[in-house]
Amino acid sequence: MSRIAVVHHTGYGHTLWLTKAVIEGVQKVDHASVIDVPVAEAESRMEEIDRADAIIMGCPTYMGTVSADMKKFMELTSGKYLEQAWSNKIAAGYTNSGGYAGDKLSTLMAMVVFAAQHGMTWVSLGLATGCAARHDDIDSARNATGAYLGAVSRSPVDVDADHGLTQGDRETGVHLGIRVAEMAARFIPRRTVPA
Ligand SMILES: Cc1cc2nc3c(=O)[nH]c(=O)nc-3n(C[C@H](O)[C@H](O)[C@H](O)COP(=O)(O)O)c2cc1C
Repeated sequence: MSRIAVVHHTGYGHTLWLTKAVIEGVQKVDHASVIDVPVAEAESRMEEIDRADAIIMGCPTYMGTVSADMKKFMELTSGKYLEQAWSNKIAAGYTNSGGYAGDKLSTLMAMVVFAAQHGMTWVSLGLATGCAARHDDIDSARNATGAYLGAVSRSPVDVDADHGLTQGDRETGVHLGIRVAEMAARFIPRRTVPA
């Protein structure tokens, strides 16, 4: 059984849709269990995160990077960084923003650097864009805007959070959840040389 922690934040509810899609993906994989951690609970549930084989981070893009709540979670883990306690865990990430690009790459980059500081192994999206080579509809295409470090979605800022995601963005989130759970099953760390 592999344990996949999904540590996530939403300020206004939009990113929660992508979180639900990622969790749905993890749940599709045999022998994978989800540890669902809203970032506000991360400090009190850190032992559960410690036991995870993979950590998927998800948050909105605010001012071109991770939201402050996600950054707070990252900084909470600095003691674990010193011990490299999360070394060899798998990491992955996703983000939602108002703009099609929205500087979401910068958010994913912040997550990648965080994962690397911990010695974690980053899992990319592993999905070609549905829109570059074909005339797919942007709402139905997976990876519609062509992001490769993680799953990204867009929600116009003037729609309610219950508007939900496009079909393509939702399927992209599900894809990431499946991919991380499958990678974790292959990658349960077996250290052969002492650190
Ligand atoms: C403080 C703040 C900063 C934002 N910065 C960006 C940004 O840099 N790029 C962008 O495309 N959208 C930006 N937005 C829009 C949000 O990314 C968008 O509304 C998103 O759906 C919010 O997710 P949430 O409902 O999960 O909080 C920002 C919104 C807020 C409140």
